[in-house]
Amino acid sequence: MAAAPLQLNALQGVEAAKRAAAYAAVDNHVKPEHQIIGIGSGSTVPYVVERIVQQGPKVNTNRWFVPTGFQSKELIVKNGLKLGDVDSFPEIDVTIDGADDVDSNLNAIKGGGACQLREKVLAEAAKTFIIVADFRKNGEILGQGWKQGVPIEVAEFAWSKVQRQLVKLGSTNAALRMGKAKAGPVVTDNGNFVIDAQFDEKFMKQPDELLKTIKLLTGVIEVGLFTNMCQAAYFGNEDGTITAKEIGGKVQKGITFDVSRNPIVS
Ligand SMILES: O=C[C@H](O)[C@H](O)[C@H](O)COP(=O)(O)O
Repeated sequence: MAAAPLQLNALQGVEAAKRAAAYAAVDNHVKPEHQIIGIGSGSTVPYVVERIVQQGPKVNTNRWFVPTGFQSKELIVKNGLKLGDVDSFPEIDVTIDGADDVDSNLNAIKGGGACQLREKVLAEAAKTFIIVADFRKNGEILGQGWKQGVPIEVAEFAWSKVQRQLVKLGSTNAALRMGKAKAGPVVTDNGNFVIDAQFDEKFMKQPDELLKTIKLLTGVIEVGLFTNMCQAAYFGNEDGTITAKEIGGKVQKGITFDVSRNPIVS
């Protein structure tokens, strides 16, 4: 007997497209044989978890889900999925995560929510790393769409020294990220500070070089530049369609996806 069509909340515009992008990413990359799944951060990721839950208890009972931070941990727990960690699962089958900006080679800026350290650990631990986001993140060169700079997690006592070094390296505006509704700086899930450092296009065209240079500054814990890690990215567009980009340059635009369709899990 065919399963009843899914009953979903009505969503409009880009939010509907983000859900479609997340569902397509899960259908294409989270297969029944995948047992260890990394769950990333950001506004598209709840739809990833929603689709995984729709795959049903039969596949999900044997799976472990590893979070990139507080948000994804809550998503895993609230959806009744099994919570794991990288200690127990240093190799992950697939990690799906959001992004702040993605270039034509699928390099990404991440860390707008200060999660970049754990996110990169889970991306690196994964056999397959997939990005889901909305069309505003779909660019050619990093920094063209995302103007807040590269998020850099730093040891709390070293931030001032690192900030000066970033300016010397060529950052146009390296600043300590301050909390909102909190006096003082943002403190990450790991107890560190974040510096947001803008660099001009000359640097952003070679994100791998910039990453290596920043990473060598003592006091830097992780840089929100994710280079040569992502295999595919799914973007929800304003018109409700999806754009899918794969490593190697294949781009598919105008993909339509019926979110009321049940996932095929066999
Ligand atoms: O630290 C946060 C992460 O890198 C997020 O994946 C990123 O900021 C995207 O978040 P959003 O989808 O909410 O724009």
